[in-house]
Amino acid sequence: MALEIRNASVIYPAQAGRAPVEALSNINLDVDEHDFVVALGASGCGKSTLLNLIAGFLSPSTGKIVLDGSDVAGPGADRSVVFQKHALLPWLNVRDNVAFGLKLQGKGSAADAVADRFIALLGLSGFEKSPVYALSGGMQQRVGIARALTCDPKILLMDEPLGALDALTRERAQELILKIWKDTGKTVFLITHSVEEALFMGTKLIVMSPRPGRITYRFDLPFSRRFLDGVPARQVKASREFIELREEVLRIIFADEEQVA
Ligand SMILES: Nc1ncnc2c1ncn2[C@@H]1O[C@H](COP(=O)(O)OP(=O)(O)OP(=O)(O)O)[C@@H](O)[C@H]1O
Repeated sequence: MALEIRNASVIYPAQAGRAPVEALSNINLDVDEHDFVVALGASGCGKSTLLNLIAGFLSPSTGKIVLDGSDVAGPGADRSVVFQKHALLPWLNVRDNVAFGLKLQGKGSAADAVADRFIALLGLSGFEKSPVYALSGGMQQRVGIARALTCDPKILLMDEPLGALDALTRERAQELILKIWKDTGKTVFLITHSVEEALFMGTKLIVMSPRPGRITYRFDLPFSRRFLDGVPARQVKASREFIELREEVLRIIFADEEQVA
């Protein structure tokens, strides 16, 4: 799997007497198989617009998005999206929610078995028949991730998936997502507002700036691999290297926030 974004820009047309918005300007990004790319940046810098381009929900005004040699021309089963609001179907139980995408693709006979495998991977065994409204927020978000994984996407796109969780649940979910990333070998593109989450989870970090939205900094990150090699998460996050980079990235983002304010 290789994703290439070449000179992509997005201009939202003028609305209600306002000027057009250059949400993304000249974005270039290479994502290799099994990369875990994290996008971070001040509000309005175009993170969701970039995710929507990769998902195919939006077409670039200029430039192109290429996935495995083919231009992205719309949404497809090779890309799954997990949103902050998980968009589960409240009248269905956990298994039926997780199997939903496969059944839509006409793979009904195998769907339940595949769903149960991902339900187990996300630590939800025993809840297959529970209605989703009866689950905690953290469990519902895990159902959403299981559902996205059942379709076996080439790339998993996540827009602030853990933003609504309390601090402890969020840390546990970060660790779980990293273990699943390792086990499944998926390629991940994740948006977050948390600098600590970005540094801990990503293998590649892009920092974006607004007006127009563009990539201003890129970092290769070693921290998730250290955690997966057995170093406890808190120890990784408390290391001097992690804290120094966290402060550097925070300075970049605060400078952008002040310019916008
Ligand atoms: N449909 C739209 N029409 C017009 N402008 C839009 C539209 N969607 C987003 N924008 C504008 O484009 C810019 C980028 O928005 P986007 O939501 O991609 O940023 P973001 O970095 O994801 O923001 P946040 O962190 O607040 O979610 C912002 O100025 C936003 O107001």
